[in-house]
Amino acid sequence: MDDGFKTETFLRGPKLEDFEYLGCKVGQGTYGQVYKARRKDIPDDRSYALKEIESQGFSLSTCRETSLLRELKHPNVINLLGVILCHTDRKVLLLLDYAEYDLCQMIKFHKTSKKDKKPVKMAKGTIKSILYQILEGIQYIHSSGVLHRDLKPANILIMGEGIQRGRVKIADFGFSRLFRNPLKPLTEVDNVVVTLWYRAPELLLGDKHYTTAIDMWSVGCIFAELLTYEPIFSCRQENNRENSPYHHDQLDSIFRVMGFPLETDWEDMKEMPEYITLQEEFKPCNYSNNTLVKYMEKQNINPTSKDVAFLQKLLVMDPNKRITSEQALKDAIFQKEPFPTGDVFSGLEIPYPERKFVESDTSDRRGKKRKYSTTSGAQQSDQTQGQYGKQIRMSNPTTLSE
Ligand SMILES: CNc1nccc(N2CC[C@H](NC(=O)Nc3ccc(CN4CCOCC4)c(C(F)(F)F)c3)C2)n1
Repeated sequence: MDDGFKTETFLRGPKLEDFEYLGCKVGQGTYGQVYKARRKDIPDDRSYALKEIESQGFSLSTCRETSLLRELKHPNVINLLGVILCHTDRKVLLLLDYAEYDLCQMIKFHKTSKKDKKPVKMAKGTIKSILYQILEGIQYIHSSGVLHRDLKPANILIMGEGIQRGRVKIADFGFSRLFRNPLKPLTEVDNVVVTLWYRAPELLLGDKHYTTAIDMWSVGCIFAELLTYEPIFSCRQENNRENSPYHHDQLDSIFRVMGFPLETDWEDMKEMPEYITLQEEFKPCNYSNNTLVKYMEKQNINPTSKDVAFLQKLLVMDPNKRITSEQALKDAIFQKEPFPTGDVFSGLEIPYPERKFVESDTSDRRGKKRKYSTTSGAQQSDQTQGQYGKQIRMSNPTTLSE
């Protein structure tokens, strides 16, 4: 860690006692708690996220996340403002701009309103602006030589009221799992089920030479879900061979929508490591009448719409034929009204409830029970197996320098 960063962050940066917790813990508690906080040392009405890293001091995971976030600076990527160490706990906290909403809870809000017979639709301009800003953020991440690998609604955050109102921020709640149990399959780590619903077919067939196209498949899955409020390739969690990238049920879920890829659709499919297993376990004729357009029509989306035409460029089985983020940003869909806006809620009230927090493990670090005030929490989305948090006060926090 270069001296400049150390000085900027630990000597002159904010200290934990400069913050008061608003008591919101969100995200997968397993990978470190995230709290909502405000500055109390200076007049500042912004909210901040403090991500507590689940490790003693600077582990590989902390360093990797910190260095990645220091390098990745873009309006549509989560912004690291600083790193704080709490001496008493030997905990490291990342200080970030707080994002009030995520696509998971937003989609759930619209889906529930539909069920409650008082449908509240997501505005077309909001959908297009969210898609455009995700593409801008992922284009930047890809141009930095990095793949995200876990794009899904739970990792797409949106800023609430304030100077960044309605701005998309790409995040990665499960980031630490990559370093906590690197040997464990990424389908289950620390008893947290990692969803496969957004995983590209080449990854499910064991491709080791995957490219940025894997993230574009996930963007397609997210776009389809913004249009229908349903995950396009959902499937139940399955037990599969340890450490195997092959997931029968997830592939079946894809083929049920897309149809089984013909040789001409995806020439290199037969080169995939799991192609033999695929041939043994699947009969192409079982999927012969399935197409993406038919699926969207069944979901009451106009099959001849520009949205479906664009979705067909993202959800392409052959990664070499899938649209890139650069090509996607230039697509005609963004040259037509409603044009994408910087505030995805532009001109609209924000209808979503703010994040709440619930009772959770109130034993403190010394195992003593503490009284924490809590309020009932919003439902956890399917993709985050996390928990909502509690009011918390850090005792005797300092930064590295003290
Ligand atoms: C609830 N509100 C809220 N507001 C703001 C932030 C925030 N959190 C919670 C934890 C999350 N942490 C991250 O998002 N970490 C993260 C770590 C690394 C990277 C870089 N990627 C590089 C490619 O591989 C995947 C990780 C990212 C990034 F860039 F994807 F956003 C985020 C950020 N929560």
